[in-house]
Amino acid sequence: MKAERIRLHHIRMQLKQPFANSLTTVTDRDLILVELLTAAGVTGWGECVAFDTPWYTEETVGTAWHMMEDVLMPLLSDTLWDHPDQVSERFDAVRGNRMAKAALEGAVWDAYAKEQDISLAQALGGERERIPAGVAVGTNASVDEMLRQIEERVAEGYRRVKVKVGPGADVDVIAAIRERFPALPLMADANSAYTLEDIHHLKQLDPFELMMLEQPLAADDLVDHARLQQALSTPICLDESLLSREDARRAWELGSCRVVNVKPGRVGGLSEARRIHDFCGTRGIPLWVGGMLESGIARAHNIALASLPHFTLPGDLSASARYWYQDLIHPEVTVREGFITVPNGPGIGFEVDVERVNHLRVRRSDRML
Ligand SMILES: O=C(O)CCC(=O)C1=CC=C[C@@H](O)[C@@H]1C(=O)O
Ligand SMILES: [Mg+2]
Repeated sequence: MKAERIRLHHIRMQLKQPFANSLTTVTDRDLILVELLTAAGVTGWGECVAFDTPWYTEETVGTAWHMMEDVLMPLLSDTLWDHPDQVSERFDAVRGNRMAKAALEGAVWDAYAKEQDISLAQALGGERERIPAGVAVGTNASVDEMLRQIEERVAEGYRRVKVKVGPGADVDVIAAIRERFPALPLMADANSAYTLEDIHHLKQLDPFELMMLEQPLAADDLVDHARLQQALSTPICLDESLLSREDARRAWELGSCRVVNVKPGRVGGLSEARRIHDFCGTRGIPLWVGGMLESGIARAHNIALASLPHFTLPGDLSASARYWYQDLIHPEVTVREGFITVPNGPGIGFEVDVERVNHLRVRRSDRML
């Protein structure tokens, strides 16, 4: 496969409702879409999930744009690729910038699968025909509003609900949710809002039998996570702390977590995501695919990834209509009886609505490689 031309589209999509967590509130979602054209006339799509400011990781839309245009895209030219894994190996020469790498590598994966005339799920080694849908509920001004939203999601059929927690909105919120939904598969995500000083406070979550507590402590602190995990019966899941398979191995060996969240953008792409999947599979570590408030394009990549056999838990994989008035893909992602069907058409298996992309675009670049 040879990449011949790449168009980048910086788009802005308004969320149906603002999404709040312990660090920020997202109202408009800026994303960079990668449209990659191959010498064989195939188009592959990727999506950069960096936010417009560096609150989740260091990367932003601005840094990713620069990295893609000036550093990473030149590494794709003049090469005949046999397999997308080679792209991630080539990108290893560049440190960090994983969301920028993942966006380009994702477009290569889509184009590769299309050239082979197989689905992305099949190209990755996926086995499931449908995957369980999970949903995230942001922090809200009132517990009543949160309960109302959870009720709505449960009625829509979601198989597990994740809520955002942080100091001042944690134990009481979880207690209220548990009282109303005693058997709901429920988890909480803190986005690094606590320190080890909160150990006794966090122990109060144990009786509520959460599926897991996601990223309670700092992103770079595996040691304190190990201490916290020793004190808690609630399994800890790491998100921001895990940027690679090696990070997952270290965290596991230190006892810093009992569950792993994989986001292709956070770990540098689908190839590395698959390496983490394989590692977790050999150790029996529960694993799921995280979400990044992405459009249907990155969601399609995530759905394909989640069809691999060792993704044992429902991910942050919800319907297009959860966040968007209108998604960028046809058909939109839907949830039926709590499941999302893995498409079996070539590549991501969804058509990209180019008119909609043009409508939402705020910046564009178009380059021959
Ligand atoms: O896309 C989804 O449905 C999941 C949204 C979500 O929980 C997150 C998206 C992006 C950053 C965080 O706030 C959070 C997470 O940490 O997992
Ligand atoms: Mg998280």
